[in-house]
Amino acid sequence: MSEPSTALEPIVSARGLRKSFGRKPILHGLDFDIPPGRIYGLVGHNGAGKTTTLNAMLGLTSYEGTIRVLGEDPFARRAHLMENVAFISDVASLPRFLRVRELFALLTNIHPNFSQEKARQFLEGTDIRPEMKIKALSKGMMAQLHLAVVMAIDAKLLVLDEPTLGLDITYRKRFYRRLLEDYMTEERTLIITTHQVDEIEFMLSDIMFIRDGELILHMQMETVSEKFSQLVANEPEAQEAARALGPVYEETRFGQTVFIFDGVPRETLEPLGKVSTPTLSDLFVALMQRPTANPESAR
Ligand SMILES: Nc1ncnc2c1ncn2[C@@H]1O[C@H](COP(=O)(O)OP(=O)(O)OP(=O)(O)O)[C@@H](O)[C@H]1O
Repeated sequence: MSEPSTALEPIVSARGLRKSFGRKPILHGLDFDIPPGRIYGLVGHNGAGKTTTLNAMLGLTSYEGTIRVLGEDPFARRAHLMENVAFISDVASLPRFLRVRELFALLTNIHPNFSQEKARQFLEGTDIRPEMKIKALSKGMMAQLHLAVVMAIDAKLLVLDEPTLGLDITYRKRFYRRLLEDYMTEERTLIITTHQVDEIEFMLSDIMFIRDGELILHMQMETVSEKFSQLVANEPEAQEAARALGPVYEETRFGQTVFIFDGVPRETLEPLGKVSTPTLSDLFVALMQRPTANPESAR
């Protein structure tokens, strides 16, 4: 077996990462390491703190605690770090007054790792042409152009905050496939946030769930499928037996009762009904509803 990736120098490392806006605490002391060559999904409700976490990594916001990206402090060394980091954040925008080819020329001049050739390749199959003015593009085309530009940067870390917002389903699927096939290598690390987690589940190597500024799950996808199980049980006796095993979640859907378990062996569950690995969106819903502090008194 190859060496576990956690033994490699992390691409991003956070210790006690905190952030408040005014008096409102947003991040409550996050600790994590992201090794190279991984594809991370960062998932959480609106306002959970995903963008704030990414902005801290990108040196776009101040913070307390420690964060290192490629071994450097992103806030202090932002300009230098950006040679090896590419990102799309929800606030980023393209210069609207330029034509597409002028944007490429500009980026060639300012970014040492930008390839015009690659950007053009990523635009194949879209309706975007080099002569078009950026301000004349539709919202979706603008997003396509943005993605093409970002993927044309030879970066060690690519951060995508809701990259496919406003894009149609055909393009979204094609984008994720190309990202996986044409962009990812063992030296590159990808961090994606999206609310459409089922669309990216197939490509993720690791998952982070963030709730109210706290990391409630940080796990390799392989471990997720070993640790968590979903059981669909129809008979009342089987449902009672399932409840006795301490599910982390229970829900009745279309007359069927669905349970999610953490760390209960599948052999124990199989006699009770149909067992599978929960999808990330089901697991997310289950874990988001679990009480954080003092579960005993919550009952
Ligand atoms: N510049 C700011 N000033 C004040 N509060 C802010 C600022 N930016 C973010 N916040 C607050 O911080 C919290 C976390 O916001 P953040 O954008 O990180 O959430 P998110 O998980 O990315 O949400 P979404 O899925 O909606 O994009 C929210 O309560 C938000 O209102």
